[in-house]
Amino acid sequence: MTSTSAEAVLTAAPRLEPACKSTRSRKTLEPARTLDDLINGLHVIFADDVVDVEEVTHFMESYCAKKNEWETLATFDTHRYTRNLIDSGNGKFNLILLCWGEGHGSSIHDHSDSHCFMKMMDGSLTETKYSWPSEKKKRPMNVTDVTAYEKDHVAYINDSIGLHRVENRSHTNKAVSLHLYSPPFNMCQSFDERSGHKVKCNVTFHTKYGEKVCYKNKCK
Ligand SMILES: N[C@@H](CS(=O)O)C(=O)O
Ligand SMILES: [Fe+2]
Repeated sequence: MTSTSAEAVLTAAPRLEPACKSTRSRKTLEPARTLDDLINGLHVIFADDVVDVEEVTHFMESYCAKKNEWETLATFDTHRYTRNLIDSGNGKFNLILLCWGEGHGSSIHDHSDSHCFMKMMDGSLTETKYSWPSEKKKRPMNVTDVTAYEKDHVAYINDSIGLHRVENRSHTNKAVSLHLYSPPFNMCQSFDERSGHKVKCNVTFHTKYGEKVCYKNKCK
């Protein structure tokens, strides 16, 4: 590889430094020092109907996650990642703490035309992005990007960027991420990597505000 192309690769590499340092968002919000600050500030930001992706990302990055602030809301399952609703954002967004055991991952999915912000709270997660598959031909799905995120990074995706799957590739460490969806959604589509075939899925919660959720009398 020539030095020019190496430089080009370096320039294109994802930003990997966490940004939870002194910073101001456009609404002159102070950096979020606590999880409560983060939630309250998000209510202020989302009072507007227009979502400014950079502003939300920047504000979520301003928070350095502290385990003692989220651990009472975290629940883990042996088989799959859990989804724990922590705030309903006045109906404009929701905030969900996702708890990933070792080796857990999501299927390839879309986000129902919503914005999806993912802030790393603990551990590391790998995101694989895919382009939308052809509606007509069965063929393996196309990977467009693979990025590993460490604590305090904020990633963003929406359906126009593409689809993704998220995995905790560690065999020894759990991972926790905080997801903001705007608007909130309760259905999405899941895709088969080999054929691009899609199915509709209900999106469920393991807990809401720290309480276990039961569906049809079955508790998660
Ligand atoms: N969007 C997924 C998590 S992730 O894999 O981005 C969910 O809300 O369950
Ligand atoms: Fe997702």
